[in-house]
Amino acid sequence: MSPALRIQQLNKHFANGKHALRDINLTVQRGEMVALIGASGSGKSTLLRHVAGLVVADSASESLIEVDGRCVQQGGRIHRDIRQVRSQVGFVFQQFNLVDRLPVLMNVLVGLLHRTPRWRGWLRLFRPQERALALEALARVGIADCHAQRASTLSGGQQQRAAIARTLVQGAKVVLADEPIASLDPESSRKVMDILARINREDGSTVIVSLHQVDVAIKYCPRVVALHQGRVVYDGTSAALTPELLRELYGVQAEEILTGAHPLPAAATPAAAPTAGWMPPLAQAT
Ligand SMILES: Nc1ncnc2c1ncn2[C@@H]1O[C@H](COP(=O)(O)OP(=O)(O)OP(=O)(O)O)[C@@H](O)[C@H]1O
Repeated sequence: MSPALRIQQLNKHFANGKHALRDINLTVQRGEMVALIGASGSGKSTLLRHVAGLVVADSASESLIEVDGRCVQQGGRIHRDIRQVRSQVGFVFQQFNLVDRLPVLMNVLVGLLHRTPRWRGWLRLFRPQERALALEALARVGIADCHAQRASTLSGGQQQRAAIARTLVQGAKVVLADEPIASLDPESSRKVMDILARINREDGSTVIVSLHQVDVAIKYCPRVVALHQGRVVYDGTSAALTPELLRELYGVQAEEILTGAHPLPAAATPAAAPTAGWMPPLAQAT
């Protein structure tokens, strides 16, 4: 069976000459929950955006990105069937990417557009069973009560949960979450991470989540991939990722990664069972 994600020889130079990704080789098996960590500017978002086919790799490169065995891009060219591949990939953004003026339910139904005739999508003519599916997804993320509200009236945490409900409705087999908790308070962060862990555990979805907070990464993800200046400097179990190792890998930048921008409080415990690689937050372990 093909892996959920295969990345080979990925390099990215932006137009300004910035070499943002360097020789990335990465394989993620189906059903894994993987954290992508690294200091600001290390390339986490750029990597996830390449996987979603939103950014194209260097054209001179031998790069290959496949999701579930299907080509996203190769040698700096987006594959012609990208729409089909994208329908399998859910993307959760830091800033939620909801349409503010639309009701929450309609925002979630957007996840169905890839398999809805265009005219129905334009007219927002969704079937009762499709609405029921969206409501069920909202119930799973705990905000069914808010379905009729405009998205703009939800709190940040609720908006992020609506964005995750959209990927549920989409039926995404691979969920890419790009710093989904970066702008949330600790309690909302915990809820969002719990939901991602539940999707991974209950639906078998592959979840790849970029995080600023290494303690959160360790708490929820058995595997961690650490980036530094566009390179993978660590790919292994979260259990083996000690503060000493991080200091070795990152030098002065280690403190940014160890403390995180919004660390969860020590008392926060996930509803999900701790993963095999769980250990106390590093900030406390030192
Ligand atoms: N469109 C762009 N044009 C030029 N440089 C870019 C572009 N997008 C990203 N970069 C640069 O590429 C590098 C990696 O950026 P990226 O946003 O992927 O990092 P990150 O690890 O996600 O950072 P953060 O944690 O702050 O979101 C940075 O130096 C950034 O300035």
